[in-house]
Amino acid sequence: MKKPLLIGITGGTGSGKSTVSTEILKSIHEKNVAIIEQDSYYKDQSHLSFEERVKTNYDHPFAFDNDLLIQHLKDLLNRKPIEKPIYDFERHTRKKETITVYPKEIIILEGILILADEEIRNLCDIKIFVDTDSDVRVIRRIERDMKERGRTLDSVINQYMTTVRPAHMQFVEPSKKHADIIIPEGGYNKVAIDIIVTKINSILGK
Ligand SMILES: Nc1ncnc2c1ncn2[C@@H]1O[C@H](COP(=O)(O)OP(=O)(O)O)[C@@H](O)[C@H]1O
Ligand SMILES: Nc1ccn([C@@H]2O[C@H](COP(=O)(O)O)[C@@H](O)[C@H]2O)c(=O)n1
Repeated sequence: MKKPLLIGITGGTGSGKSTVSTEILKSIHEKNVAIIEQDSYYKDQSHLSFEERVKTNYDHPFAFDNDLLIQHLKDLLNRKPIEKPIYDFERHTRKKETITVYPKEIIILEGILILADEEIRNLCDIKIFVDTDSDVRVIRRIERDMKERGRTLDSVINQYMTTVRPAHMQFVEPSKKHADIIIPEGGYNKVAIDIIVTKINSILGK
């Protein structure tokens, strides 16, 4: 039996990674695709106080439980279901519940540090970098974090300047060199999405 195809989608915060994943999903039958967000694999911090959790650098590779992520990717590639963690961005820790993800022909993995990690990127069959200017990304981030992640403007700006931006320059931007495809402006780049969907369909034999 053929191994499932793993597509890694990376790029800075707010670049449009989730949007690209969702656009791909819209064009391919849902029964063939599983989406795994690297964000779901932020380390559990339930043993820390809220004040301590806030101090974590969430843009450094140490913030992620990549061992669990890699184990889950290998399980899905071996056609075994996984229990994907659920992350709570307001409490900065994992929820108790998990989501069962069943193996599919296509697995999309999206997150800021997918191509920065050698073991993860070596598992990926197609490596995509969503490339969006930092001014656009930061505006999107402010809107999203205030609306959806319970943050204040001050906290978003402070986090961006102290950890998000330096880690982006140290880890995310250099990982672009590992990409097979670079998508400018991300989510609504219809031509790029069509090319990826055509490739996936050819692999699915359609
Ligand atoms: N090309 C685009 N044009 C306008 N808005 C976009 C575009 N791509 C994404 N967005 C919006 O920007 C925000 C961040 O996009 P998202 O895909 O969640 O980024 P990421 O997953 O990289 O953090 C979302 O509100 C999304 O709707
Ligand atoms: N408790 C947390 C965990 C992560 N973040 C930020 O999320 C960003 C990655 O998610 P994207 O959807 O934006 O790619 C990352 O830049 C972390 O700073 C957070 O703020 N709080």
